[in-house]
Amino acid sequence: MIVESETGLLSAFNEAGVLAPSDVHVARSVARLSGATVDDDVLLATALAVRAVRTGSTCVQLDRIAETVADRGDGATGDLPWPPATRLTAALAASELVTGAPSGPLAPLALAESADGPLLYLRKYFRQEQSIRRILDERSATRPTVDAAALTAALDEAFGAGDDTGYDRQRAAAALAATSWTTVLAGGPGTGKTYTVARILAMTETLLGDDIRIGLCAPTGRAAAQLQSSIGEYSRTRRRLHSDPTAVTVHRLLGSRPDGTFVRGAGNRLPFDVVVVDETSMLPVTMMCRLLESLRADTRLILVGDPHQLVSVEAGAVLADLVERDPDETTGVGPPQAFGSAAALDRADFTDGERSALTRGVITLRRGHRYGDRIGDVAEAVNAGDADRVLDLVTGDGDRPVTLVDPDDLDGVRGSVVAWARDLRAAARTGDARAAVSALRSHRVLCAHRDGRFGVAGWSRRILGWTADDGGAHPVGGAWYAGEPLLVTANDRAQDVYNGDSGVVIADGDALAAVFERGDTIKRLHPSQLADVVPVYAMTIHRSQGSQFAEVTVVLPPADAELLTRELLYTAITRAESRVRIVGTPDSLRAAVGRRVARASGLRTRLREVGGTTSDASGT
Ligand SMILES: Nc1ncnc2c1ncn2[C@@H]1O[C@H](COP(=O)(O)OP(=O)(O)OP(=O)(O)O)[C@@H](O)[C@H]1O
Repeated sequence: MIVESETGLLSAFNEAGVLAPSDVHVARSVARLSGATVDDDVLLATALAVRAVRTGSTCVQLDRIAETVADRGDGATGDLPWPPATRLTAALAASELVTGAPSGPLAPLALAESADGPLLYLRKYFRQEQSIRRILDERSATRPTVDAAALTAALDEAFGAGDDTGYDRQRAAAALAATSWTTVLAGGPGTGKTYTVARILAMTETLLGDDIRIGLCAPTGRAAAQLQSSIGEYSRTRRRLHSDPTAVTVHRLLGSRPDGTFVRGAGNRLPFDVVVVDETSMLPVTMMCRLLESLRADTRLILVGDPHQLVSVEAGAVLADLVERDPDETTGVGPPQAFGSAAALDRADFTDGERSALTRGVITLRRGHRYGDRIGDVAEAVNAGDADRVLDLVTGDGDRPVTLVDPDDLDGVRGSVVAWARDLRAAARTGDARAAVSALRSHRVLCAHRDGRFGVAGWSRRILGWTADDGGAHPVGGAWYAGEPLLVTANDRAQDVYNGDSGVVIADGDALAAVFERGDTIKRLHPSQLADVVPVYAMTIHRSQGSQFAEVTVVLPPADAELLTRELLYTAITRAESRVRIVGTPDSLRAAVGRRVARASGLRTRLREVGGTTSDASGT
């Protein structure tokens, strides 16, 4: 959309589709409120900083703006009058928006030098990053005192003898968590992150006493419910956790108020000895900052997640930043001898890079415990950006776990979808809840977009047509039928169902019920108890995060679709346990592997503020 009243540089960038009207309006009001005189270059830079946050970054990399915008496919960027980075940087360094106006200290922008060149921030995000950096540095300046023999005994108790099929990174992760104030536990799906967290909690109770307080949380209600179910199952069936922790959303843990403020913060810290955050990749920078500010210095923090997955829709990719932080730029003391002996480091298979990451509290689990290694091979090639290898793995004859399907030849996909719907109906009509949820998770179609021919809407229509031809139900007027797959679209704590949960309608005597799988149990609800549900024949890859299906069909949009990224493809592929069909052309697959979610941030390297007003902003 075009802002009619706009002229000059802003107008050109708005008309080209680089700046949205909101970027222009916010930049104008930032300039007006500060009372500063602002030239065209500075105004453009301000609008680009607003745009950066809108597109998920915390800052603009000033010497890469044109490339970043072009990478995203935003508008026609080639002919635009991009000001050179040196001119922009000089104008910003002298601008009152950065230095503060004589009339007052209000400086809505922050400019910093970094290894990635000059970075421009809206000051709020600069402060948040600085706060995260400072707290993490303070936390890594010391380590908890742990007795080596006690640690080894606690690990033996929590992990048992092991299966002796290689070095046990899960045990090493627990040893790291015992000897660090902050631990990042990374790994792909099914590498046993949750399995390890349960044992870390058991080990911590052994080391610190049964009366410790544990905070469990995740960015979404659904991820919190899943964490609760896994830890609850461990506590019920393997070893009772005396602290009996309850998982909640990060918002709830911090006591979010309706006005957007939080009960918890630097002046009112969380009471826990251990805090675990699951699915940390989805945590935006604002929440990470608030969480860190709310922790006592002697609380062990364990951040769990898969840094290759899609990130939060809000600004920031903090988990990936922490995993990829420049080792030369971080401070802190290395792991103590207790870690080395308890983790049997002398027998470890860590690379040099991984050993250096250990000193920053970062450990990555690599061995898949859930799906065939061959899906893992494709996922790894996607992460490595190796499109040739990905294409090699997914094309050609033979039984391949991941295959590329020609969009004009959908017979195989149709066969799978029809069989899925048939199994679902058969189980649902007999009222067999367990068989129905198992049929439900046997297959899922995932799309990048919600709307359009390649999106959820188009594919849902197509699938309904296929299943109707096969004798499936024609849903009439929104009435439920046995065998209908459902998707929950809003959190409902009272019923313990969350946005993104899927369930299925089954016969329940003469009536119908909706059933949902919750760990090893099944939740049964009457239709009247469910407010926000829709039928689900296909879902977006974003929504599928945290779910697993036996087979997955991934529909790729055309190669030039902005949403089509490596992270999106990786997330989609790794939803499957045994088989993936990718519907798309070799071109769209190459485009997906080649395009990364580019999120600029200053967290990976040291920063030096330029012309700023804050005394704590040196980044040292
Ligand atoms: N060391 C192990 N020995 C036996 N089974 C294991 C081990 N580690 C994990 N598993 C099993 O593998 C499966 C996947 O583990 P888990 O759910 O902890 O993985 P995850 O990394 O949390 O996956 P996701 O990110 O998809 O939630 C579970 O059934 C778990 O019990």
